[in-house]
Amino acid sequence: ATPPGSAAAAVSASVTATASASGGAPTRPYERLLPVADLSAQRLLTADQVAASKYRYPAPPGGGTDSPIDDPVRERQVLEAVAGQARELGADPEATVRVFRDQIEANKLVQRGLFRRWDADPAQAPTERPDLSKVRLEINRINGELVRAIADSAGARAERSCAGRLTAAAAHTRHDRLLDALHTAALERSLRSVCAATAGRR
Ligand SMILES: O=C(O)C(=O)C[C@]1(C(=O)O)C=C[C@@H](O)C=C1
Repeated sequence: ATPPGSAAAAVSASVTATASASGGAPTRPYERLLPVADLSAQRLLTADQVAASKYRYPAPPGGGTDSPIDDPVRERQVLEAVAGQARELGADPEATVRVFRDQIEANKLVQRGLFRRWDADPAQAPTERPDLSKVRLEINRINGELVRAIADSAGARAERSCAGRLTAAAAHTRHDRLLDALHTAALERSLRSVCAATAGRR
């Protein structure tokens, strides 16, 4: 019995639109940030496979050499792909790329940490070499989901309380994913720019 075109009808239409955009529930910022933290952890867990694919293996004669951890060509491909995906979603490609630069740095932190661990204790070193191209397919899949989580969390990332909520989301993720100290430090590194939507503003 609300006359169409009345102020009440306009309010009720906008409430309906908001509710359906967020799956029927009001938008809860923590629930928007949690997938960003969880997907970042999933991405970091792939670093173990990447490192294993690059670590030297004893090869006759005299043993093998490591492949470089840094692959600037692949990094550019990742950043271009995620910028394109963000644009397709109508999201901010620059903010997305900022977050992914940190994701890549964090991935390298894990790889370097594992190389050190395996050098110090060869008994922990991997015995099988994963196929890097297969691991990258998994990374691509996570990248796509993470681009969407970054897009879906635009509001939450712009709020003043983002940093506190993100810290809570990272702590939850750390326990949920059973992260060790190396992966926990890398998770923190990977999330550095997530709340930076408000960086430089007060
Ligand atoms: O794909 C690789 O070779 C990785 O090491 C992963 C990754 C990434 O995080 O996407 C990290 C470092 C490389 O420079 C390129 C890409």
